[in-house]
Amino acid sequence: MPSNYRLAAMDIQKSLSVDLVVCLVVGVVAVVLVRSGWTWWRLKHIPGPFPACVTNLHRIGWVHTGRAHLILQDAHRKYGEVVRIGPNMVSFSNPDAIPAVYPMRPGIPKVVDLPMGDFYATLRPYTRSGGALHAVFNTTEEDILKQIKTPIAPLFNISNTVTFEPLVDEVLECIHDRFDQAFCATEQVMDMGQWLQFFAFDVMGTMTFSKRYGFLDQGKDVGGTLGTIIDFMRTSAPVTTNLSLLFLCPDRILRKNIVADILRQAIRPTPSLSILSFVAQAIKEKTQKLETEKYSTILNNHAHTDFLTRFIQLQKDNPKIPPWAPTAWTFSNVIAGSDSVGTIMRTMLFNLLVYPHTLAKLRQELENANPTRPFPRYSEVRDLPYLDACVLEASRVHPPFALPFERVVPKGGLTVLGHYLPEGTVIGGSPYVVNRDRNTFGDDAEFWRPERWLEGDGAHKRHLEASMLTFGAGRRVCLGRHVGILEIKKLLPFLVLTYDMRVIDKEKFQVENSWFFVQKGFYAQIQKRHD
Ligand code: HEM
Repeated sequence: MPSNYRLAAMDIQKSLSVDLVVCLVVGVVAVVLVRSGWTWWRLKHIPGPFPACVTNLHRIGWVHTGRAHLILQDAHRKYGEVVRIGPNMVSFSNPDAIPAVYPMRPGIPKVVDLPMGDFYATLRPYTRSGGALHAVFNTTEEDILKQIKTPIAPLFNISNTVTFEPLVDEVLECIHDRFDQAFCATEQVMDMGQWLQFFAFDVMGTMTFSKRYGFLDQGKDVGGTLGTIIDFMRTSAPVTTNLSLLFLCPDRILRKNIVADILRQAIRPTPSLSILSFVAQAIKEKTQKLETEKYSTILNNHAHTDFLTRFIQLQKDNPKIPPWAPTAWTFSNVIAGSDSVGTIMRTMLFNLLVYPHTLAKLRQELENANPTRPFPRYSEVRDLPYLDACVLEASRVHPPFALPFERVVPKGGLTVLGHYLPEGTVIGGSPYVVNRDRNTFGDDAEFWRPERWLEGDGAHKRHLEASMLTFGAGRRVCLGRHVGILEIKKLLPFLVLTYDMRVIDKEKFQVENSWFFVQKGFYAQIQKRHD
């Protein structure tokens, strides 16, 4: 039997532990309330839906629906051009804000490691040995950006871009053969959207490693790579929104630590890891090849020098460049440069087929230019005005990335469209919403009308281009946009001049926004055109 003294001691201990738990709970609730009150107060002058004052949970819900772009557009219709969409997050819809939020100078950075995680960190692939990989696209750190962006920037300028044209031609030959053999002869219904995706990936593979992934050759998603990239984006998109009430970083807890990684790999391999493995293998093979051949011989054969050869050479020439840089550069090409281009190709072809008068105009313009057949040279089509207008309109109506591009307001605050935002506020514009601003693009901004780019003078066109967010803007504007446009202006003229194409059941065409703005259901029949 315990003595009275011991019983009393146990009672005291029990009540102390209860008190401790109560104190802890009260403490946490108090901190949450004070913090929520403070965040609400900081941005109370910015209109927005009520839940946005206290939590980001509703935004995760938006992303889950795959319709975040439409919900955000509605929020702007209801609350105006500057809307609070999270406790610390503000969205704008008027393109006039672009120069303030995305200036050319440094100082308004991509979100920097917030306590609850940040948008761009979510998009870094994770490996157990190397942690999260910074690439040009997803790094939020100025030092790393400078280290890995400066050396490769010249490779992506307009004049260098055209040196990749012969590599694009190789893949055009492949799609030409496949279309002629598999579809023209049989008039079989084809998943045109999927084939354009295959093309975009195989072109990027060829430009990057001189190697097609084999999607076009085999007519399928070899190894499930395309599916896994979409999966990666689908699972990343909801965790890009930081959960301010829970004091947790879902990305770090669920995806970026050893335990989570082991568990996930056991169930299903991480898509980004399989891409990284592919990249690692390609780098190994290329390095071996370069060791046996002379660099100078390869580099002198400029017409067929792929990105990876140039990346390895850059790193070899400059020991200050970190050894992991070629991996980061190559990964950027694959992730940032394939799906995006495929999306614009699909948007352009789908709309041309659904609005045949625009297809007829484009075909007429191309025929009048009398370019090389079957693959027009870039120099022959690059400056054709209607082709250019169609590419711009496709980029406008369906931007491949469609959540706001987040930036952090620096010390001293920032005034956006007349609204003062204090230091630390996250601000961003969604290209889907900004590209549809009626004051800028007209009352028919929702619709496909390439002519809007040809009305008015050169200054008007430049103004419209600067009002579009498809390629981002300012200091972190897309590095590879000229490469992407080269690919689009090579493929589309070839298709339009070579084939008669017909959409099968346009209602089947569907879109889903999970940061990557994906499309499916673009079926078509094609026949060879006879001059
Ligand atoms: C043509 C379709 C493309 C579209 C619509 C597109 C869109 C974008 C956007 C919106 C950004 C900036 C996002 C932000 O501010 O967070 C970006 C950045 C970037 N893109 Fe693209 N992209 C395309 C093609 C490409 C290609 C083909 C490549 C590579 C070959 C590429 C490489 C990059 C890189 C490296 C960055 C990061 C630049 C930096 O942060 O300084 N992109 N892209």
